[in-house]
Amino acid sequence: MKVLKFGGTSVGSVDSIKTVIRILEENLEKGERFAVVFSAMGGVTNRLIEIGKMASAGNADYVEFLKGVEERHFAVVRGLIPVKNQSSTFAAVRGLFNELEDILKGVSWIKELSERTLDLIMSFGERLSTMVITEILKSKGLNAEFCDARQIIHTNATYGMGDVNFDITNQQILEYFAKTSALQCVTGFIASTAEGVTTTLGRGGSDYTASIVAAALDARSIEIWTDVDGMMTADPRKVANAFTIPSISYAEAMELSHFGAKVIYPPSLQPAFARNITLKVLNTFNVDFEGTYVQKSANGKEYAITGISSIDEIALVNIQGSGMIGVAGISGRLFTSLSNNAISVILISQASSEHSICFSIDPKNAQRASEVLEKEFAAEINLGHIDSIVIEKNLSIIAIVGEGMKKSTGVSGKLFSVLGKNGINVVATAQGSSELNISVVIAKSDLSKALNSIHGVFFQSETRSLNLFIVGVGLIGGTLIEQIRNQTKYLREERLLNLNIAGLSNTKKMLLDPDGIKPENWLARVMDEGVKTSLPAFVQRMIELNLPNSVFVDCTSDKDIVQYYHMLLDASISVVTPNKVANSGSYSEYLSLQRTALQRGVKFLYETNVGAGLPIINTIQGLMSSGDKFLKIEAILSGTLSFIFNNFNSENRFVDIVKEAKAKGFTEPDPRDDLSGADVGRKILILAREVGVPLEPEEIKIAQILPGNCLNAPTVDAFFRELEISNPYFAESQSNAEANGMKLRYIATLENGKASIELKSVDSQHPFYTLSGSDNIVSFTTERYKDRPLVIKGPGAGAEVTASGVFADIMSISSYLG
Ligand SMILES: NC(=O)c1ccc[n+]([C@@H]2O[C@H](COP(=O)([O-])OP(=O)(O)OC[C@H]3O[C@@H](n4cnc5c(N)ncnc54)[C@H](O)[C@@H]3O)[C@@H](O)[C@H]2O)c1
Ligand SMILES: N[C@@H](CCO)C(=O)O
Ligand code: NA
Repeated sequence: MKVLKFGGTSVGSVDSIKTVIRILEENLEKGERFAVVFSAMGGVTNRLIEIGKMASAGNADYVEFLKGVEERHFAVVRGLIPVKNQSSTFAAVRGLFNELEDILKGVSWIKELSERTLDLIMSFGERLSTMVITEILKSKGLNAEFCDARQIIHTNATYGMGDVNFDITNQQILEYFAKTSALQCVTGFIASTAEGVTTTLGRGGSDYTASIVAAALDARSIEIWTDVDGMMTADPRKVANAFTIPSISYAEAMELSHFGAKVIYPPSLQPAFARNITLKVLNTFNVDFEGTYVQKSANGKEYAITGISSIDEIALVNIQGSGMIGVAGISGRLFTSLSNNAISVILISQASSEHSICFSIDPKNAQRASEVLEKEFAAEINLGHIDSIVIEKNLSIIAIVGEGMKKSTGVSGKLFSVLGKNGINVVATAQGSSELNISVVIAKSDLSKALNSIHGVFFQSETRSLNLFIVGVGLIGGTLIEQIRNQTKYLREERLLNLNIAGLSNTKKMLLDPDGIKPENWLARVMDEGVKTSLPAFVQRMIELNLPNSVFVDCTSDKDIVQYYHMLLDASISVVTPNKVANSGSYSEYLSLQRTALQRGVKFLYETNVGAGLPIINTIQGLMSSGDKFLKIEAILSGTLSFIFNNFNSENRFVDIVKEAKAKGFTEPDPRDDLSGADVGRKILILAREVGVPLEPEEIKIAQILPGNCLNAPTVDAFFRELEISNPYFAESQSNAEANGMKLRYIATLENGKASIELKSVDSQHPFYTLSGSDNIVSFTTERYKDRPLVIKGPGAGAEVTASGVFADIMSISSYLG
């Protein structure tokens, strides 16, 4: 024996009822006996309540509304019963509406709508839907019978939520089903008193009917047919990656539904749970889908938690005071006074200091709660034993739920850590000793971000997303997007990571799209759909979007961008950049960015500031963290200058080599930043700061290699013309060095707290002699690397190596976020 139940949307239209009939036919073919419970057609119950209220208010428009309800049932008859059999069903529907019209006429005369009358009015919804569907089945020659639940389910006279008398009800159901072998089509939601007065079963009513019938008949299972794919790991409207939970325990279902999962209302399934009847939640609109099994204990769990639920809007009440410490009875009085005023408490938290108690309630009760408590504790407040009562609003609750928590450690650690890493402040928290649920109270504005990031870490086997916001799509930015494009498949399949480009900006247009901009067609989309570029607007929009795992990637050489880094880090958004501007301004600026990132628990990564993709900054940070001391740094830090001096010889001209370096993507947007030593100056400054030497930009001693005419040219083009003129000057230095078997090297040095940069001639014994291409080389002499310095060498400029360094920083954030 089993019991099927179809909800309002399942019986809401001709099309959906067709599917219902097919499901019933298939079940009949299988031969196992079953009963079926129907809700009213979707929306009808609410409509009937509205109609009842209109009638009692003397608003005659209810007549029209009623016609609409009648027409919906007629349409089903017309659509699903053959013409020759229609008239009797039409008559039966009309008959019920006649009865209902009389009742409503009475209501409109006496202008009063009692709970008792409202139950009667509502009962027509289930009676109509069930009767019509029974007639459809009969017209197909099936052995079906209409079963008015008022004959079998008896309650007391609490209208709106009748209390079932199980002794009588169980007996009546057994007797009723023993008398017939026909398929019983049972009206959901409704019942009657022993005297035959119509009642209803309250919230989750039709599920309750199915559960009562199944329990009485000791059924094997109940199938709840609804309009979603079973119970999901989280609300799919808020978490796009939510998926169906295949198997869940009664207790878990209970916890999840308490926090707003509307699919089933477990309290109404209690009678079935008490008899260990398995429940299946299935989708009428996706018949072949497995759905969710709800059982006494859930089958093999893949994840540490089963699901996440939330309440969008709560208010938090905090009552505190030194007079509460060690005083018995405060919480008793507190909760009794709330209960006496019908204020339901959703979550309670009290720290062991007993200095304060905080609890959350529905915000619409907040004002009343405050009045009730101020009255209850008036004496204590007067004496100063209790401070006044504080209510915070615009908060939400998230609960992670699962029996698996009992066995595994680290669940709460994971929860709080993901919240922390995403900059989400936890206002209050509660965990019961059943270890079935951990709840946190957070700002409402963080709800979606929190749900998505929590879902991401707990349901690991699903792909996680990192949301990238990239500004500056020149050489490095463009190459980065290309690299992301080529890695998308690998990262998705091997790392379960989705790099979602949620925002892009070049100098003309910007586009933010949380659903992602594909690297394949980013330019067309940004140019078509984007708006005029504005860095402040870009940053503001990013912060408003408040997406989890957001990373800002600055691939510009913009000089004014630092202020935005502050705003972003403050909003708990990580920053990755090859742009040296922020780290090479004032030392206080540098320090404050480091501190903000640390405070907010986010990352500020800039490995490519020095030596492009070479692991220079990471190496320093590793040595510093582990306690090494830097004695000396000697380095060639310009890819451009390295390339120039590796290739400049008596056979070619300086200006041509510079042009080649620019064409190869080694130079800064203005090559004078390289040739003037400014770029190297910034880099040695950054290295100095990384090793703990707090230098200011003007303290770096830079020996100029460019003559004044080149340095002062008004434009890049003019600079190249001046460089032509100065060719003999460069040729001379070069030939002097060559004549002595030496090579020219532009070397940065940090020693004894002082930094300088000079063009030096080095002989073949010098470790910097043998370089080629755009090689950078850095030599660290430290306390641990004293006799033989630690040397890092390799290409230190260029699109691919720089973009891949930026990419590596992005990946390290993804590992940090877990
Ligand atoms: N080229 C290299 O080898 C290398 C190596 C390490 C670091 N870097 C650094 O990487 C950064 C980018 O270098 P690049 O070679 O790609 O330069 P680029 O000139 O090719 O690209 C920078 C892009 O940013 C755009 N831009 C500037 N300000 C902007 C703003 N406010 N909003 C939107 N777009 C803006 C520019 O129009 C340009 O398209 C620079 O900071 C550079 O110092 C470059
Ligand atoms: N222009 C820079 C790029 C790397 O920062 C260089 O030549 O080294
Ligand atoms: Na680097």
